[in-house]
Amino acid sequence: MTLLITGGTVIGPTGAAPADVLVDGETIAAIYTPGAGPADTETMDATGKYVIPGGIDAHTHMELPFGGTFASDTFETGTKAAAFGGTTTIIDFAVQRTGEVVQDGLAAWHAKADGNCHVDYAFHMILGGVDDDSLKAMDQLVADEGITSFKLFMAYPGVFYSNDGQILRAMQKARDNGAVIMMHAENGIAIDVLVQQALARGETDPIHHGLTRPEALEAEATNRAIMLAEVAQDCPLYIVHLSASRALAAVAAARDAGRNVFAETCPQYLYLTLEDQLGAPGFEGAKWVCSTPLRSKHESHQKDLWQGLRTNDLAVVSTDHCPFCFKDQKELGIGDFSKIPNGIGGVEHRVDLLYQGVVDGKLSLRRWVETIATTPARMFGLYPRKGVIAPGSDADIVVYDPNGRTRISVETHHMNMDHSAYEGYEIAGKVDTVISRGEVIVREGAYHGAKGRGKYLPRGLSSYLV
Ligand SMILES: NC(=O)NCCC(=O)O
Ligand SMILES: [Zn+2]
Ligand SMILES: [Zn+2]
Repeated sequence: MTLLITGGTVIGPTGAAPADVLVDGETIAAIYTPGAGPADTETMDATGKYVIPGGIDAHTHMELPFGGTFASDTFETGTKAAAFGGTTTIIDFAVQRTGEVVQDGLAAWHAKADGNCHVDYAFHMILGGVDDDSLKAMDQLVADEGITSFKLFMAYPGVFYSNDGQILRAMQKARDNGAVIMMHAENGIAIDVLVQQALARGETDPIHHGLTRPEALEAEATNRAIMLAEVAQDCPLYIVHLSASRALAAVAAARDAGRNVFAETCPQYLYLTLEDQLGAPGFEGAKWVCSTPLRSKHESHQKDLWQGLRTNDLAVVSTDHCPFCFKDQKELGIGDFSKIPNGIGGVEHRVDLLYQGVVDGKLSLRRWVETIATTPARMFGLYPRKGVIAPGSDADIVVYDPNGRTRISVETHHMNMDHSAYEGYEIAGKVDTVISRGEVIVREGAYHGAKGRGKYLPRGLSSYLV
């Protein structure tokens, strides 16, 4: 079946231009100057709208076991919510728990996802224990499983934490097999000291989650990760959920030096703050407990992050979607902020929230599309199958209406959460139509897809390295 999307403005890495897009089956067949496409095919009128590649959220945690509970979105609910928000690919984190065989952790993740997803999906692998066996497993995952990126944690001692020696060994392995090391860069050992001291002083409210994770400890860990990657002969390093100015400065300096150092930020760090959300009265702030934490509005973090997105010191915007309901899940931390499960849900809102940056004059249309789709595809070995509107690419297409409006609310979202981190936010723009591998799955707010239609995507090596 063919479909000609007419009258829209197609946005890609080279900018925005009026064009008609021909979809044939699951892929994009051709791009035409307006009006030049075939006459004998079904059409979709995109006049006055943007035609962009389907979003790629490179950082999600469906059903993650964490903090004594599980992230509340399953692959089924989370990928459907993603579709509503214009995201047609997620890259989730399969988990090797400490002591577990890496391949067993991966098999468990396939068991959760396979047959349940509404959009296409791939996996990174979290290494919860770097040892001889897991280092060997890295080679096997890269060679046979299409998993070409591994997340390590400088935070969460006793859970996912790796020490510097383990990090260095994993980086050396990645340097040899071509994988990317993704780093949760916070000094978890120092944070744990601050947490114990705060609790001993009776400081138990959610805001102390943020106050015990100062940005200096994100900057320190980011610098350390960059230096360790240098010792590992410029192992490709990708800093996840970067939240703060000095961590960004470290990434920028490494990039200026020509290093393969990259970073993502997330919408929560661009819009939400320590004071206004994490510091909400009573236990309310628990909704916004995540790590790295929200930063102070009295410092320059948000301004610097937007600037980093403009200059490509921040290459990608992911959500770090890790939702927990307030009731019974976030409530596990009443009386002790350190027991609040860490995570914010947002997989449904990333495309809209970043488009607000275009409306506000902080991002160009081209950078909007690069940060939400094209660069994640290139960074994580999905390009050009995903992330671009070009002949031969998968027909993952979002028709975006700049004249529409989106109001974010728990009343209307599709994520399995009993609250919204962005309750009441108004976006001047709206996802109109979502096409995933040639199939219209969302049209004017109605869902037409199906559970199980999403395919696992084995990934190649990054095509983003310098
Ligand atoms: N970010 C967060 O708070 N939860 C998810 C786990 C992680 O990415 O560190
Ligand atoms: Zn993390
Ligand atoms: Zn995460």
